[in-house]
Amino acid sequence: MHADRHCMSAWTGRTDPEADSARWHQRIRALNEASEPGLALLGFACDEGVRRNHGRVGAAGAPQSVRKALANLAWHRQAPAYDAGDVTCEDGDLEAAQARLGRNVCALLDAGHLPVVIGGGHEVAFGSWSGLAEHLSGNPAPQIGIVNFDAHFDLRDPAHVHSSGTPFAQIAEQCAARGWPFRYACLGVSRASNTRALFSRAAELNVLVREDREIREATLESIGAELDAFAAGCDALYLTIDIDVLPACEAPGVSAPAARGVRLELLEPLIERLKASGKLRLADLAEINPEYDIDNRTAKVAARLIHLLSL
Ligand SMILES: N=CN[C@@H](CCC(=O)O)C(=O)O
Ligand SMILES: [Mn+2]
Ligand SMILES: [Mn+2]
Repeated sequence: MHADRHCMSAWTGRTDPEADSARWHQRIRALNEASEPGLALLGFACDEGVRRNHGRVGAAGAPQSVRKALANLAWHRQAPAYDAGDVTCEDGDLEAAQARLGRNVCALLDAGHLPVVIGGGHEVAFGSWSGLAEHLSGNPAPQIGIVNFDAHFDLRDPAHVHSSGTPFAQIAEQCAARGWPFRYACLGVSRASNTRALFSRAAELNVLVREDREIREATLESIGAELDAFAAGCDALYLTIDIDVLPACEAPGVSAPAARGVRLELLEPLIERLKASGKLRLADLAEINPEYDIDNRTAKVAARLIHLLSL
């Protein structure tokens, strides 16, 4: 696993002459085996799940566009941050790419890093989770909590095809096969964009669901408390942010833009609350599609979320 010249070429930007003015491009380093624990960015340059799900492709370009947006943000960290390069999907072999991603995420976790994976379509989630599962597989039944901010459940029946619409159903199957609990919270769901079958599957799987319209200034505290309770029942948290949870005006560069969405100003405090649990072991961002972005708005919002996770 290494960041090649292509990945590292994204890390350029403004350099201020005064002291204490560092930005990400001046601090981030290519990961190597001796790197002390830190935040490790890993790209999943993959469109195959979105293609299989009949969405508009382009998410494979997201890791590089998010690196470029993050490069110029101000550096406020004490601990290091690394670029671990990209996992790519060759010849449409999504399953092999997800397996490679899983192995790399597991290696980062074993080395003590906080992996932050930049997708790719939401098929990134199956690879990310597989890495955390592998890392924790010494425990008899690890309680992994998945918190997904998304307009969609991504619980489509994986018997038909594995895609960006199936990762959490695939994870549920894996958990069942291993005798592990499946703990899944999906926040920001649009009733208009998810079928009755998907709501039924979510109910069967005991998913903690909060719809987009339920997440408001006035409910933020109670939803935050629900997330605290969810986190308390878990050993480790995996946070996955599908950027299409945001309104299309805040995140136009996605495969399936949200007519309503949940604004960044409501999302951020919930993410901060999850971080405060101390149980966050892994995060990823999915569905950013630079081909449909406007003035890098979506890449910037993704970069800001990584920045938030880094504080
Ligand atoms: N990653 C998931 N995407 C959505 C796509 C919905 C759409 O294209 O409208 C899903 O499968 O539900
Ligand atoms: Mn999704
Ligand atoms: Mn979505």
